[in-house]
Amino acid sequence: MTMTMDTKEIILDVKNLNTSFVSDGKEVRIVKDVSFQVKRAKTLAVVGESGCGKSVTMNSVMRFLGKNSRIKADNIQFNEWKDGAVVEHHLEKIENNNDIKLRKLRGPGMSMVFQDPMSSLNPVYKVGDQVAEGLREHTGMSKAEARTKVLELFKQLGIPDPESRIDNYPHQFSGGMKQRVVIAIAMICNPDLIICDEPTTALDVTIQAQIMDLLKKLQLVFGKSIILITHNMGLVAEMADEVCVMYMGRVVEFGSRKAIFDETMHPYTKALLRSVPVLGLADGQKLETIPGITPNPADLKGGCEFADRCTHCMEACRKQEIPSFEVSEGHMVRCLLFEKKGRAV
Ligand SMILES: Nc1ncnc2c1ncn2[C@@H]1O[C@H](COP(=O)(O)OP(=O)(O)OP(=O)(O)O)[C@@H](O)[C@H]1O
Repeated sequence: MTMTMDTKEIILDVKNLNTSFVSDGKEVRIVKDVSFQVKRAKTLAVVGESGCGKSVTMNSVMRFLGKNSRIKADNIQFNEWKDGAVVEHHLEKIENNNDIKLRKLRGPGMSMVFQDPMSSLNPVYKVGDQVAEGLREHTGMSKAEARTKVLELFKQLGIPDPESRIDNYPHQFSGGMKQRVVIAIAMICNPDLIICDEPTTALDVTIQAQIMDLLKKLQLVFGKSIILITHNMGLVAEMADEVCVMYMGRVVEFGSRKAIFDETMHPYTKALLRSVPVLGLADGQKLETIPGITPNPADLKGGCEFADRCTHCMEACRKQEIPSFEVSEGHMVRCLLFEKKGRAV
């Protein structure tokens, strides 16, 4: 991506992120030259079929990956807004997942809401204590002060009867309420950037809508930036300012919500939009499946990863790594069909 960066406007700038995993002595590339930017107080949705590397990308930024991972990037820049000025953090330079600088940022700078509330909560601790833990670690606050903060947040998040619920254990909460606790854990240190990895898949539709409304409200009131990883294109249409479409570890298209929905370019994005119900289009929208199967990352031969499933595939698509072309300002597409329409970036 060639956009010049305004550190006030851009909260996270990722350039050429590559992540691979080593197993049985073999290194498999999972995330390939991924670049994207997240604007302050805006929502970036990251979409793509299961296994395309959405979670690995975000876990690479947060450094939540295990010892068998190799992370390299030209830039992973987090621009913290502190006392009226921007402080730049270059996370690509950090070598250790437990680096003190990183630990200081996780929580107050950026935090993650995980897919499954069950696995993020510890069954043997009271929910209030689990939420307070991060706050106490980062601020050294007393137990009583932290409890007051947790109560405030529970109220904001619409957890009923917080004074008694704060001392409950996770199993005493419903799925939707558990998810709110997980959001509380992510929010308690007041992060500027919240990464939500499918925060609502385990929930029924009404609760999903409530949780999403809640996130949107936090964004409007407190200027939070959000990265939303999701399969739900309806949610993307409703929530996203910008959309990053991934296929087999690559960003194949990136643009504003309007660009992605109304000026769709990449054959994969087109197929993806035809394969899922989109709110507003749902009536009378004919759903199609994307032909073929997602290849195994270890079996890829080079060239465009989507070639075998693409109806527009040309000989050249299999012969080279496909560059990304900027077809209009901020709208990037990684496809040779647009070689003449855009500028390689
Ligand atoms: N620790 C790991 N070791 C080896 N391979 C991994 C590891 N974690 C993830 N992968 C592989 O990386 C690929 C991308 O996984 P990832 O979870 O990022 O996909 P995703 O797009 O988030 O999928 P979903 O939408 O299902 O969550 C998959 O092929 C997965 O098997």
